[in-house]
Amino acid sequence: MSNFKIAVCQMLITNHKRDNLKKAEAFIREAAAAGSQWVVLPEMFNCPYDNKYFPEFAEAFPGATTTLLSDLAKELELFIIGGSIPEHCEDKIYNTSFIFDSQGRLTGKHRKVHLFDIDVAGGIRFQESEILSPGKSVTVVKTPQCPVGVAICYDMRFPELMRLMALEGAKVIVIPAAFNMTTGPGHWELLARTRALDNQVYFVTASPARNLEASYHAYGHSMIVNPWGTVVAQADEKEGIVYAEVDLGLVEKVRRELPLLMHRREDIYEVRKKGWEYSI
Ligand SMILES: NC(=O)CC(=O)C(=O)O
Repeated sequence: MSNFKIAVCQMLITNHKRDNLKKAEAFIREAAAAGSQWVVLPEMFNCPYDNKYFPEFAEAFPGATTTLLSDLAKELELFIIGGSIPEHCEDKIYNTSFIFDSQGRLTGKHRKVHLFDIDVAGGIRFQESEILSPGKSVTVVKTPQCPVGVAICYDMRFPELMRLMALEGAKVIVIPAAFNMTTGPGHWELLARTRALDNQVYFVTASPARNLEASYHAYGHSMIVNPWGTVVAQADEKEGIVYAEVDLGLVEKVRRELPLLMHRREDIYEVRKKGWEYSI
């Protein structure tokens, strides 16, 4: 099959986990009813994006959030890229995306590799590493449609990681993310379109909706960019679902007509992973 429908749920996230889970469930059901085969949720969809909430909202796997996603994936026969949640494992907390196939099985997991530690004068300071630990996998998951690369937010700024996913076979790269009002306006669309072009993939970003009552104001603008770099669907800052048809034939066509991946000069330079941790 070369075409399938993807839904990106731009949810408004509150301080109440139960409400966030109810909202995620409602959006997933709506996306399924609209005929989507893949559904994507935003970064930290069960928890406000703020270091002070991560320990309280964190869950070990399996927990309430991942069980809900697994049950919905099975019931609705969907592939769910479960945004991310604070994951508690041993004595650490990770920013983790859990991925479920249409039988509700955990088929992949990505822990944010690059932690968001920035300090922009007059803008935003955020230090994820004060609370979170980094992951160490390049995550590419098999699906009935095509391999999909999954990484989280700040990870998308690192072209080497994105390229490795394309080299591992990803035709679609999905990024649950939460850019903000300092970096979002200048960088979000530029990065998404650039990564789509670099790697000749569909590039899908899933943000929370902007909640002005929260300490962190997400940029929103979840989007789906095709391998030619064209934005095929985009939200504004408000809550809602954006849909697009993914045409894998277009990935093949762009790669055939403009063979960037084949024209790489590995005799001069190389991008390679050091070690490998399987993603689940
Ligand atoms: N929140 C992030 O991880 C990244 C981000 O907002 C940015 O890179 O800008």
